[in-house]
Amino acid sequence: MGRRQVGFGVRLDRRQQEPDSSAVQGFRREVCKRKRHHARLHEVVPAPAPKRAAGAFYCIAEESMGTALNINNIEVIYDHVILVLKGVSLAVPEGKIVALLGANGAGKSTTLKAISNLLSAERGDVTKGSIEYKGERVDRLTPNDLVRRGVIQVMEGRHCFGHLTVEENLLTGAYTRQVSNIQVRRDLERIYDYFPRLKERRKSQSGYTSGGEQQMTAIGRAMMAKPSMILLDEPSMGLAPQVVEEIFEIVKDLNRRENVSFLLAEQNTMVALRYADFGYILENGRVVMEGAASELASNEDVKEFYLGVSGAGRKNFRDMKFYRRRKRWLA
Ligand SMILES: Nc1ncnc2c1ncn2[C@@H]1O[C@H](COP(=O)(O)OP(=O)(O)OP(=O)(O)O)[C@@H](O)[C@H]1O
Repeated sequence: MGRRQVGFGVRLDRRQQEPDSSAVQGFRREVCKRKRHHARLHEVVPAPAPKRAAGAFYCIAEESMGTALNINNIEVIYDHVILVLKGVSLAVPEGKIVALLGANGAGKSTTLKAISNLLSAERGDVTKGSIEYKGERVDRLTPNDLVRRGVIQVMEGRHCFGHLTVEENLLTGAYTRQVSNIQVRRDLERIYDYFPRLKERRKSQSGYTSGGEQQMTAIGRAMMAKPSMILLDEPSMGLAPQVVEEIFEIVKDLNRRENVSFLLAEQNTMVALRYADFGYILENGRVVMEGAASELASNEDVKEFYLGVSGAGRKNFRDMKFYRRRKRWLA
């Protein structure tokens, strides 16, 4: 509770200093509303706010933007004993890009797999909480059903079919759709408009294409299923910075022109925040920070904890003691 109240103060101050978009103004209004609501809660009922209201952004996403995906206080356990997610709540507004950030092992991939119901293959289980897509519970659906509803995951490591050509990989994405071949060809050409590089390599065996081309193939294949939401896991993994930029540009373009919402798990905090609308930071299976992407990108704590840079410059080894103490305080 202490962290939340401090967090509100910090976010509100920063926001008051900066010019911004309507989304951020909406965010600001909601933070004020929520702050007043908190104050009232504490006057009348000293009990903590219900866990469902995980923070200010959760409220805006839910109340003012039209939420596509709503994850509500989920807990995930692997092998019946390994508790990995400890009450994660987040929301993806329709038509937005939301970044899910955090270091190795924070629980980003687990969150995405919990949404797309892929955990059972790894002896994982959602033991608490709920997941809603467009207002309906989806936590008990099969992965296939979820794909039919328009939610597709692009797994970490791309997972292209190495022995198939780029074009054959793309065509597998349309497998779940009941449409004519003519329509499929039309969609394929549309994908090639976004990914001209894939058109050039369409006859090449995927296993022999570059990491960036495989990532493009994986995203293009997901697009062939005509999704309304893509869960994109670590698109930057193992790619050169220039290729990462190229891929994020295409993601932004798909988001704008095709109105596909993205939940993007990334370790590359700064690139992700540059392209996302909102962000959540996960640590040890908990959301420790959330907010508009521009706010997070300029947040001193984010710079310090995830880039090793603070107002006083890059941190050295001796600063680590202070760093750990601050981190514990924030958590
Ligand atoms: N199948 C599994 N069985 C047991 N533990 C697992 C399993 N998969 C993941 N974990 C554990 O869950 C924690 C979160 O892993 P997860 O892959 O979700 O993190 P992440 O944030 O995506 O990290 P990375 O960026 O390295 O993929 C880690 O401690 C990991 O060891």
